[in-house]
Amino acid sequence: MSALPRLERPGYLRVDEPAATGSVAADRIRRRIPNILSIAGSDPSGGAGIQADLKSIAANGGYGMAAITALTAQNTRGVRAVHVPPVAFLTEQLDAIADDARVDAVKLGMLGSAEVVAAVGDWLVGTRPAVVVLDPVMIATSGDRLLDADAERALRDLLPLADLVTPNLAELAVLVGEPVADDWAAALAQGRALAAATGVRVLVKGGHLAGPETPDALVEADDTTVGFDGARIATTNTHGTGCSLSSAIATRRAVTGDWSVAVGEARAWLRESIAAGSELEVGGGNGPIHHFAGVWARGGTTTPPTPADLAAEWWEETAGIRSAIDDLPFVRRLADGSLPRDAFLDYLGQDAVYLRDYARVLAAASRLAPDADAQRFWAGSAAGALAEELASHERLLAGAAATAHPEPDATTTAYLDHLLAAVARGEYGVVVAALLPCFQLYVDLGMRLAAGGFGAAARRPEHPYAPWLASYADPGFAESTRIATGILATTAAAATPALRERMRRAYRVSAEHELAFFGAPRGGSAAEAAAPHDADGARNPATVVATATA
Ligand SMILES: Nc1ncnc2c1ncn2[C@@H]1O[C@H](COP(=O)(O)OP(=O)(O)OP(=O)(O)O)[C@@H](O)[C@H]1O
Ligand SMILES: Cc1ncc(CO)c(N)n1
Repeated sequence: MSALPRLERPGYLRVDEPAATGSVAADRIRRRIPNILSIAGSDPSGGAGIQADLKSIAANGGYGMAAITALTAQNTRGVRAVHVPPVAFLTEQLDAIADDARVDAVKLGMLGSAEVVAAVGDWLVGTRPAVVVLDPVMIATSGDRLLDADAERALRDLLPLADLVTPNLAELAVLVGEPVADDWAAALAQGRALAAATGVRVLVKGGHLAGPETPDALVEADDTTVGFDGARIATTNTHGTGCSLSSAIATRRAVTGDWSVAVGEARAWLRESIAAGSELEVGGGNGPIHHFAGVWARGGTTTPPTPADLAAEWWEETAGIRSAIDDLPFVRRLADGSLPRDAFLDYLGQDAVYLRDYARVLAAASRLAPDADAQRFWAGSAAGALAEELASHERLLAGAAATAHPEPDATTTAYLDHLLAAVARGEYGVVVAALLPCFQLYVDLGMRLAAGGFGAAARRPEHPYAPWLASYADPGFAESTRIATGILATTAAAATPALRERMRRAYRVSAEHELAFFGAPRGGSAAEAAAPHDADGARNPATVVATATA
């Protein structure tokens, strides 16, 4: 049932075909995440065949699909048995894919029998994929045959349907009908002969050369040759290098639209993966390469929390601090209006001192911000803290004939030292994290006071501290807090785990300083407001931590 004589030159597949996007030829289209189909055999040990192809495609930025031509029973030591399922079912697999998904490139690996070769040839003629890379698999790394003699002839006829063929030295020899090349010059000559005879570009691979070098060369049908040099990596982990390389080239070709760029990128990745193969512990023969060594090293294997999860988690961690703030005599008396005026003015004076440096820290966040939106936001917040909050404090204090610029007390100093130290260390994420509790805890408290969460008195216009209460329940302040929280959360989610941990700590410590600030001795109420106590009378640990840093 050989359909191969019907197959024609690659030009047949693409002659004057209107390209999918106007002037760009279909095979020149670059895909951000290309769909790559491997049509190949299965290697249950995972190092070669479709298993290697899927790993290689994924590691190189593609979406991998696989139609299985044959099942092998093999491991790193050798191939024990081969089973080729009914060819009609391979066609079913291929049609199922083509009827649904765009195929940006095809990689052909072990085809097993002449019948399979014919079915794949028919399918290629019918679907005309933009990029076809043919790895003419005949013999495994272990030396076992993976293709019968009929199929070898059929495979030669399949060549014109490929854009690139990637034989190893033995396969190249079979394709040109000569003895295996015993040096690189002879291999190159065979590659040139094959390219000239078939019109298909050939990647001549030097992996099986004796000696310290493993050169490869991309030979075009017009004899243009691009060479790729590389010293042999001392390793026995070479099982599936050919499968992995051809899949990587198909993927990078679909991404970059350029053959020699694709080969260069695929080789760089392959060499990194061969070198890391010894990290794996798979089998006692020629082990697999480590397809994801570079990807894991550069990106890690843990999934970072989402910004929303992080914001919620960190806020949740301050629950104890928030309920301790709620229980402070200062807050209770502020809410019901019984807070003595000198205590309130003392608090306000310290808050005014705090705001001046807090504005400096906001300005530092603006200076460190990685994008213009965040830069604008923090600069605006710094201006707001001075022009609105501090100015309103100064008005209240001036009305009471009290100074808006007292000396900072120990609690204020400790809090400011924490913020300014974050600025000194210069990590944007840590500065933002340290800034946030001031936003969040005030909005939270302001909103709950305004909603009557601390009794009806806080909602009355005649409340003695009504202007102060109103300013923290302001919707504009809530909106700024929402934006600031968003910046904190996205910055934390994108941070390295170590930086995220420093951010979390800075955030937590600022929240503790907020508690200490509300709980600090103030004016005449010093004795009552000094130290917050738990229900069982223990001094609140958060306050101990915060004041201990003073
Ligand atoms: N020890 C090595 N060090 C560096 N590169 C290597 C080494 N072995 C193979 N390669 C590279 O791996 C790629 C595959 O080459 P090779 O000639 O071994 O293919 P293959 O025989 O088809 O592979 P397979 O083992 O999958 O059958 C080539 O780019 C080759 O240069
Ligand atoms: C299934 C399969 N395909 C290709 C090779 C060549 O390495 C192999 N060993 N096994």
